[in-house]
Amino acid sequence: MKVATVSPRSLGVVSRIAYFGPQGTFTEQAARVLAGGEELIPVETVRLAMTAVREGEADAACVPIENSVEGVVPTTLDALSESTPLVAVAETILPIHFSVLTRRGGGDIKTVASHPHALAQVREWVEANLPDAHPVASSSTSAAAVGVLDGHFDAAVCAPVAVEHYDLEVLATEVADVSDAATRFLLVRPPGELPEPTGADRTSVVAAAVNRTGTLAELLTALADRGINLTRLDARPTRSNFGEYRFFIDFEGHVAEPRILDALTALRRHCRNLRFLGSHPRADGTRTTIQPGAGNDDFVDAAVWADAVRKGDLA
Ligand SMILES: O=C(O)C(=O)C[C@]1(C(=O)O)C=C[C@@H](O)C=C1
Repeated sequence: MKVATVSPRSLGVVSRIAYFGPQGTFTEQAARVLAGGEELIPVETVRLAMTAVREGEADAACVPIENSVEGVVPTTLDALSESTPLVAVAETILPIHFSVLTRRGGGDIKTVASHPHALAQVREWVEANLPDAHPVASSSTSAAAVGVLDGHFDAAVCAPVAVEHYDLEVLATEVADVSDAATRFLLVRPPGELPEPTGADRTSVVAAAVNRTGTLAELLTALADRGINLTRLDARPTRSNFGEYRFFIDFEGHVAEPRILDALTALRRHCRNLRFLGSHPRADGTRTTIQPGAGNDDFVDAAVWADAVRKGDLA
C-alpha cells in the first residue's frame, strides 16, 4: 500500500479531537497528522471516542478503520453505524511497525500483550522470538504498555513512540511480520460542511439491505452501472436478527459529483436503511477512475436531455 497523508481541507470548527488512546497509540500519531494545533483528548476505546463527539465533549474523533494485514477494525464499523450519525471528513495512512517493551530489569517473558490487530501483525515474530510467551489481548497497544508497568503482562507490542510515555525497556524495534503494513485512520465528526472534492476522493456508506435474494448484487450493480470503483466492502451483523447484515461500502468519488449523487439515490431505493458516512480526500492520492460514459459531464448532459424531453422541447 502506498503511504501518504492528507491535511483536511475543510474541517470547519474543530478544536478538540478525541482519539483512541491512551497516549502513545498509533491513533494518537494519526490524530497529530490530521489535527494541526487542536487539543487532543485520549479516550479508552474507539466507541467512547465517538461518544465524546456525539455528546459534545469533543468536536471530532480520530479512529482506526482498516489495516493492510488484518483488515477492518470491527469496533469502528459498529460504532459508526449506531447512535447518531458521524461522517468522515479526513483520513491518513500510517506505516505500522512495532516496538516490544518490557519492564526494566524484568525476568522471563510469559505474556505478551497488545491490541488484537497488533498481535495479528506480529504473530510470526512472537512465535520465533518469544516462543514461551502467551499472547494476551489488551484494549490498545498503549493499554498493553500500562499493563506491563502495572505488572499484569511481561511484554507489550506498541507503537514506537510509546516508550516516550511509559518508563519501559525496549526489547525489540521494527517488529512486523509484513514489512510494509499500514493502517488507515479517519477523522469523524457530526454531519455538516463536507471537504471540497479533489478528484481523488472516497465516499463511504453503510447499507442495511432488505433480506431477500439479490439485494447485495443490486447495491453493487447500482455502483457498477455508474462506473464507480469500490475500494472496500465489509459486512457486519445487525446484532438484532441472526443472519442479517449491514454492508459497509467505500467507493471512489465525492457526493458533490452528479454521478455519485445518482448512485446514492439508487442505493437508497434498494436499502431498508442507508447511512452516509462521508466524502473526503484519499490519503493515498489515487485519482478517481472514470469509465467512458460515466463522467460527471455525461450525467449532467443526460439529465438536461431528459428534462428537455419531459418539457416537450426534444424528442
Ligand atoms: O492500539 C493502537 O495503537 C491503535 O492505534 C489501534 C491499532 C488498530 O486498531 O489497528 C492501530 C494500528 C495498528 O494496526 C494496531 C492497532
